[in-house]
Amino acid sequence: MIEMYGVTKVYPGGQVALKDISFKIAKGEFVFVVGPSGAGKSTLIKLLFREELPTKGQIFFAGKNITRMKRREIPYLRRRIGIVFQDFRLLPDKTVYENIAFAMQVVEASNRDIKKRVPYVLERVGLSHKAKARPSELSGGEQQRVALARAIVNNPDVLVADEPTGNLDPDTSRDIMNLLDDINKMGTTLVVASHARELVDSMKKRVIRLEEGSLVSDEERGLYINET
Ligand SMILES: Nc1ncnc2c1ncn2[C@@H]1O[C@H](COP(=O)(O)OP(=O)(O)OP(=O)(O)O)[C@@H](O)[C@H]1O
Repeated sequence: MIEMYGVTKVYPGGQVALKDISFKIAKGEFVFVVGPSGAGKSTLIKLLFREELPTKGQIFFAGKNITRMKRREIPYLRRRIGIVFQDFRLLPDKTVYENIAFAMQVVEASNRDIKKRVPYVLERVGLSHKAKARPSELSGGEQQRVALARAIVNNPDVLVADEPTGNLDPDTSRDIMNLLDDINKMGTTLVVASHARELVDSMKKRVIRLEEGSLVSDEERGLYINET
């Protein structure tokens, strides 16, 4: 589903964020990306949905080289990738329902499909009863559920999340992780950058660890800190 070959990212100021990173993620996998602050996790996530381009190396998404993708092809990639951030990024003046529907309107879904699909994803994240609320009326955990519903509403192949539990308390974080696990079990490939050590350890998923821009370990059923 995702392949990186020799990916290096140097930002315009000369900051080296990633050094010669290579890995493959198969369809249906759940992968954590961990590492200390500044290790390059967010940069790696941004490269996946072409928010940033690598300085060197190649990135493939479903067999297509996205580093060579033309600007007009980017919407096609973004349709196949759902994205979730630490700070939710909901539209404050829209209701929960409208926030999710908007993501479908952007890809020109029919009104009929929107009316069917939005209630379905709201139900999946357990927020049917909050459809008419505005983001400011929701808890952090609820806002992140809305963000998750929005990210999966167009049925993406891959969901990428950058510190999705960064602003949440431990119990709420666990709920969100469990929801990510459910989404993965329905067939979506998950790539999650996380600082939440205990959660990462308890999930027993593949863990890719970055340190100072280098990939230092990649283990199935890995731990946040690799002891070996
Ligand atoms: N737009 C940018 N311009 C210049 N340097 C950047 C930019 N974005 C990130 N960096 C630098 O690249 C390195 C990696 O940053 P990145 O945000 O990917 O790390 P991170 O592992 O996600 O960190 P954190 O856990 O603190 O969010 C850091 O040294 C950072 O200062």
